[in-house]
Formats: sequence, C-alpha cells, structure tokens
Amino acid sequence: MTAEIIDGKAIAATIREEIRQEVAAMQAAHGRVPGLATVLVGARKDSETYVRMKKKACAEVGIASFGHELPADISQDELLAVVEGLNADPAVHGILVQLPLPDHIDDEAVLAAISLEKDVDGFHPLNIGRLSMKRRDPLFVPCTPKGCIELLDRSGIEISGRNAVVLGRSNIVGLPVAMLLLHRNATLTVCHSRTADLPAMVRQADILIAAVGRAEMVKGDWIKPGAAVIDVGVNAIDDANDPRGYRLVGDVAFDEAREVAGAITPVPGGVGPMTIAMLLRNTTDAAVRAFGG
Ligand SMILES: Nc1nc(=O)c2c([nH]1)NC[C@@H]1CN(c3ccc(C(=O)N[C@@H](CCC(=O)O)C(=O)O)cc3)C=[N+]21
Repeated sequence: MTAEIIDGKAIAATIREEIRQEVAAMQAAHGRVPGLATVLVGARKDSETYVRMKKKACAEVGIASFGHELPADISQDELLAVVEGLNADPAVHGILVQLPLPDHIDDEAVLAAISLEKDVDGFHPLNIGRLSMKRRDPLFVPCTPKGCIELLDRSGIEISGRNAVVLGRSNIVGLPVAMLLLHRNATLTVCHSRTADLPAMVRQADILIAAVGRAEMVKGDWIKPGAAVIDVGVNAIDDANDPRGYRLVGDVAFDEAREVAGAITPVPGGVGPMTIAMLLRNTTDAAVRAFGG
C-alpha cells in the first residue's frame, strides 16, 4: 500500500482563505480587524524565521500584526512590562511570545502574565489546566496540537475508539495533543525516552503523532499497516545539495513509512503550515470575542 499524503500546505491554505473571508466580513461590520502582537526576544535565526512567517500570514488574511523585537539581555521585569502593555492595548487581540526565551527569563512567569483572553498560543497555565480537565474548555488550544487534530478531521480520519500513540511529552506538543485525542475518545498511549520497546508500542497505533524532535527515528516497520501518521518533527539535517546547506526532515522516515501507512503528513508541508493557520484561527476567535460575537 502507498499512503495518501495529507497535504498540510493545501489544507492550511483552505483555512487561511476561510479566515480571510471572516476578517473581511468583520472589517465590513465593525470597521475593525483582529490584531496579533508578536514578541521576539533576542536574535535566534529560527525564531526570527518563524515570527516573519507568522507576520506574513497575518498580512495575507487581513489580520494586523504588531512586531516587538527586544534585546536578548532584556530583564524579566522589562519583558513583563511589554506584555502588560499589550494586555491593555485594545488593538491587540492575541499575544504571541516566541519560545524559547533566553535562559535568564522565567518563561512560565511570562506566559502566565498574558491575559487569558489574548493567550492565542494556549500556553497560559490556566488554559493548559483547563485543557487537562474534562468539559472545561480552555479559551485557546495550542496551535500545533490543534493543527494535528484539524488535519485528521479534514482528512476524514476517525479518532473515536481508535488507538492513538503520541511520541513525546513536551508542554507545547506531546502533552496537549494527548489531551485532545483523549477528549475525542481515542485510546491513548504516550511514549517517551524511557518507554520499553518503542517499536512495539508504535505498532499498536491506528493514529501516530510523532513529536520527539529526532530526525527520521520512526522506521517503516514500526508503522501499523493503514495507520494515519502525523509527523510534527522539524529537524534540520546537513545537505550539501540544498542552497541553504540543510534540509528539513520529520521524526518519521517518510519514504519507508509511506509504503505502510494509510495516510501520512510530509515535512515540510504537513503540520508546520497548520500551526500558523491555527494561530490565525485563534487570533480571529479572540477578536470575535472582544467585539462581542
Ligand atoms: N510561542 C511559540 N509559538 C509557536 O507556535 C512556536 C514557538 N513559540 N516556537 C517555535 C515553534 C515552531 N513553530 C513552527 C511554525 C511553523 C512551521 C512551518 O511552517 N514549517 C514549514 C517549513 C518552514 C521552512 O522551510 O523553514 C513546514 O513545515 O512546511 C514550523 C514550526 C512554531 N513554534
């Protein structure tokens, strides 16, 4: 069997078009548009690239974006003051503090300072807490996990009653995507670096979410025939043939896995574009709430 390729780039484009129309209608009805503030501390190349992509995506759908580029040696108090200013700014409906933050900053304190109504990343401890409870909907669900579920839903892949295996337990992907799958009535297994016989666990998966950040770790013979494979990994590996000197690969050995899986996301062009589409979704939802529906 050769897997259906889940085209995250195309699905994300469809979602961006839906949002573009909503924003245009909002503009017509209220004369106002959603606004996203991005906060970038320091000059990590990857973070700069991600923030630039997010601002460009905002512009394409008519969301206003407000970029705050701050020095790497900013103090915790100064950064908290920036967040407080954005909390109070009525043109800003969503606040995204790009992670990782420099080591001297307590990132949990910064995320906890973001107004709940503007927490479009869904990383505020209260939103995470609500995500981890039954029937306590958080105001916002983190973008990458939400994008994974959206890919399954828009590809017609049933979640309820099926075996879902999540590889990885990070705060930003593994844990929240596990909660979402459980809420959707999957039978859930979370695997990590201490899991005994990882290939055997992964072979149980009707739905596999790979989010460990290790290039091509999941081999083709780990995949249950017909499984849906969502590859969250974004790993740069050296490639002299690429003008950038590297190329991106996922956590799954794609060429092997596609011979076994029923459906699989590519890297790039799978989960990545969905993360950004979900950020636009959350920002638009925040604005709808702020404008009173
Ligand atoms: N507060 C915060 N929120 C985040 O959502 C957040 C963050 N910090 N820190 C870093 C991670 C990573 N992340 C990605 C977004 C888009 C792609 C993406 O679109 N990737 C393209 C490839 C891009 C390329 O070619 O370089 C793709 O997979 O097709 C990937 C990764 C968001 N993150």
